[in-house]
Amino acid sequence: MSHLLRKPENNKLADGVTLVHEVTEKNSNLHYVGFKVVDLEPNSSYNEMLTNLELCVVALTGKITVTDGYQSFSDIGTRESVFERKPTDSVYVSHNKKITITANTKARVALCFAPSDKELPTKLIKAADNGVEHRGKYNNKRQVHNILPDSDPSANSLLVVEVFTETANWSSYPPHKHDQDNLPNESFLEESYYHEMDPPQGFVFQRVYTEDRSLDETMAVENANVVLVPKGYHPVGVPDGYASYYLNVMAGPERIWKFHNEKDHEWIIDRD
Ligand SMILES: O=C(O)C[C@@H](O)[C@H](O)C(=O)CO
Repeated sequence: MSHLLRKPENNKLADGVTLVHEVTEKNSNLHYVGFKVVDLEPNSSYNEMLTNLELCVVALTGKITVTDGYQSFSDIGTRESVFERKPTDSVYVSHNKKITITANTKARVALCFAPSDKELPTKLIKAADNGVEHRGKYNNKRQVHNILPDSDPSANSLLVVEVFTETANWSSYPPHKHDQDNLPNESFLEESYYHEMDPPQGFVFQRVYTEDRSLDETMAVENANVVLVPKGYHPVGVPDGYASYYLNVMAGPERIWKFHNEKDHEWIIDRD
């Protein structure tokens, strides 16, 4: 299996608390992006001490209450399945805080981390605050929910976005990359993909490859898998009959999403 593909670990931490994924600097080749997925049964809680990291808590499914010790956001989250295709609520928390997430219903929660050295206010990012975009045409159609885009100064380095790709369509396509710290032309951002499929027995294909092909991995990605993109192009292809959801976390030295399309495939965008 590719070193970029992570299957659910399903590590039971306590009664009602399961760590589905844990991507950290220690167990991956990522230095900016950290990512966890936690499943919570009703009334169970998960704690996290944020030392040098900022965090965006995304209520993927179910209802949760998030507190940073000072402020509390109760009963947030808007959906029972990500495939309801509506935005959800999230909470941004700066470093040096201890957060507690308590489930009001059965819930799946994503924790998106990035390095931080400037304290910023804790903030509820309401579903209604997500910028919703419809991108692409022909078989390149996807719906994007911008949770923490680079136009929103609420975070130090975190960028968070969720993407729905229709059946038999492609996204993160034409292939683009952001692996050069060379602004204003391109930014360096690592990225993680947390994938789900509808119906859940589906799979998608994701290729991660660099310009010189020294990295070139094509992965069959199943429900609840995570793909790590330390660098390179990272397109996703969705087979007929299945819809795709993914949550992206990006972070790097500068909080700007400036990508470079692979020249050979840029014509895809320019079709009438
Ligand atoms: O528009 C899309 O297809 C989504 C991608 O932009 C995705 O969020 C990504 O690859 C970000 O670099």
